[in-house]
Amino acid sequence: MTVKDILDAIQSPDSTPADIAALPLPESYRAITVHKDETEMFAGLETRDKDPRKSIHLDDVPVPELGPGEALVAVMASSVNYNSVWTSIFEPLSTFGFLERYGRVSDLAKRHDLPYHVIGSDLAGVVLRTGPGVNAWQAGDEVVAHCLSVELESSDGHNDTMLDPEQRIWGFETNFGGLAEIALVKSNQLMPKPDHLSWEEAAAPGLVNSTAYRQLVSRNGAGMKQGDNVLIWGASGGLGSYATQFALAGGANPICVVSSEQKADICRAMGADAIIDRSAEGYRFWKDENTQDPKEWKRFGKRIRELTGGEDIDIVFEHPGRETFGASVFVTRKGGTITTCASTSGYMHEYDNRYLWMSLKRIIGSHFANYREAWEANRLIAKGKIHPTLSKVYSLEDTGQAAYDVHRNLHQGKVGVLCLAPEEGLGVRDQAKRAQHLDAINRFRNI
Ligand SMILES: C/C=C/C(=O)SCCNC(=O)CCNC(=O)[C@H](O)C(C)(C)COP(=O)(O)OP(=O)(O)OC[C@H]1O[C@@H](n2cnc3c(N)ncnc32)[C@H](O)[C@@H]1OP(=O)(O)O
Ligand SMILES: NC(=O)C1=CN([C@@H]2O[C@H](COP(=O)(O)OP(=O)(O)OC[C@H]3O[C@@H](n4cnc5c(N)ncnc54)[C@H](OP(=O)(O)O)[C@@H]3O)[C@@H](O)[C@H]2O)C=CC1
Repeated sequence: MTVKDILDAIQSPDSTPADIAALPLPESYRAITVHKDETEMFAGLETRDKDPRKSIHLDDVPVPELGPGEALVAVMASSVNYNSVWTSIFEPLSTFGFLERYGRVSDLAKRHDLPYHVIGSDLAGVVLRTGPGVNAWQAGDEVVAHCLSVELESSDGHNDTMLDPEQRIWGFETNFGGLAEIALVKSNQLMPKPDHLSWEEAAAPGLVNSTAYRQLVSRNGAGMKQGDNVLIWGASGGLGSYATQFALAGGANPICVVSSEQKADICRAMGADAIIDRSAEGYRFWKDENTQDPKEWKRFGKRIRELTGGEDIDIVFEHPGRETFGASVFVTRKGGTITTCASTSGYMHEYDNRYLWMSLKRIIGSHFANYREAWEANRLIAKGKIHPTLSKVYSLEDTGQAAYDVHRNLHQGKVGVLCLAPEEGLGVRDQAKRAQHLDAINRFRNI
């Protein structure tokens, strides 16, 4: 039995769930990996000079043993997230430390502690096998997987699964991720694949859509409401392209920050009209490496007021981090919220705390999404209320280049990867629903 036989069975219109369940598993599968013995390969280089094309490999790896509550999924398509860029440049830490720590949790978790790390935190595919105790899913189900892996043995996470002390991001802090022909997930990561989307479109939103949903919409995040002015950094990027859609769909007023006219056009096409081109307007929030320039914060705030008719920002959707955080805190209105999930440009932030406490602003840390939030975010995709922002699609062999593009900010929206799917456009089950949303689904394609 080879992976090719699995693909043939999935693609055959005559296959039944029983046929898929009866397929013997192959011994190995092709997977995107980084190697433990290469974690020092970029030592001494600047972050931007660390090249994912050098550290990302396509290897044949053994199929992992299937445990209770788990599922093996034949991955038709996946997508590149920035966490795979971090893994591939071994910043801020090598992810092998996460795998070692996970390996200490239990005998079963030891499977994850290997000298290679199969990465990737999104997938769309078909369930191949389920482990003991899995009843809600069966072989043959067409699924997407969110990337929250939890053990739930402690009460800390029982109200909000993101608060589990053993909370991990699948394919980043666990092994056997989605940039591969087969992936291992916990069955409660599985969700129905939106039936109007192709495999690669369905695999694109997962991680960033769920994250933006918690960070901006959920009461665990900013709890956005109608009419809010929402400042969205990187509004046409991975997270930002979903935050912009949530703001528009929720009756808020997105103020989109981008770095080119082309990206401004994408935001206009999504329906936004308040757009700031940070490159054209040349903001320099830092005079030098250690000194910020409050005059630039004020110039930025003045521009926001021009776009809003004099109003300030209710919610800042933050992720660039060090470079922008001082400005983000400054431009937020009295009582407003800065919600942050990342620090792409540096995690040691600096801001003037007087503007925070005197104006009663709050900073909220947000990370991925709990089970329910991920489910709700996927439901919005399935209902055609929020759309994938897939721009370019790569083959599994070219994942290194795809990650390089994301690292160098050369991409738009989300970048997809075909795993088992032999070509783009396959897997659509509801053509009528698709036709209703076709323009929105294709908005980011090939730009
Ligand atoms: C969904 C997609 C998401 C993304 O893309 S996010 C972007 C990518 N992700 C990242 O960049 C994050 C990568 N992760 C990290 O950088 C690290 O992962 C963290 C900094 C988040 C945490 O590092 P850690 O090694 O877990 O923590 P420590 O603080 O460096 O060390 C832990 C030790 O510190 C002790 N400790 C913790 N809290 C306290 C306390 N309050 N008082 C005293 N000690 C404390 C612990 O017990 C333990 O100790 P002991 O080393 O002996 O085991
Ligand atoms: N904690 C969590 O759960 C999650 C965290 N993340 C993290 O969020 C970050 C962004 O992820 P994602 O949106 O997918 O990445 P993308 O690269 O797709 O988008 C980020 C956008 O941010 C803008 N940007 C980048 N650097 C700067 C800067 N120095 N100043 C201002 N804007 C900047 C760029 O837009 P432009 O050039 O147009 O301004 C870019 O398109 C990453 O660090 C990632 O690891 C992502 C998902 C989940």
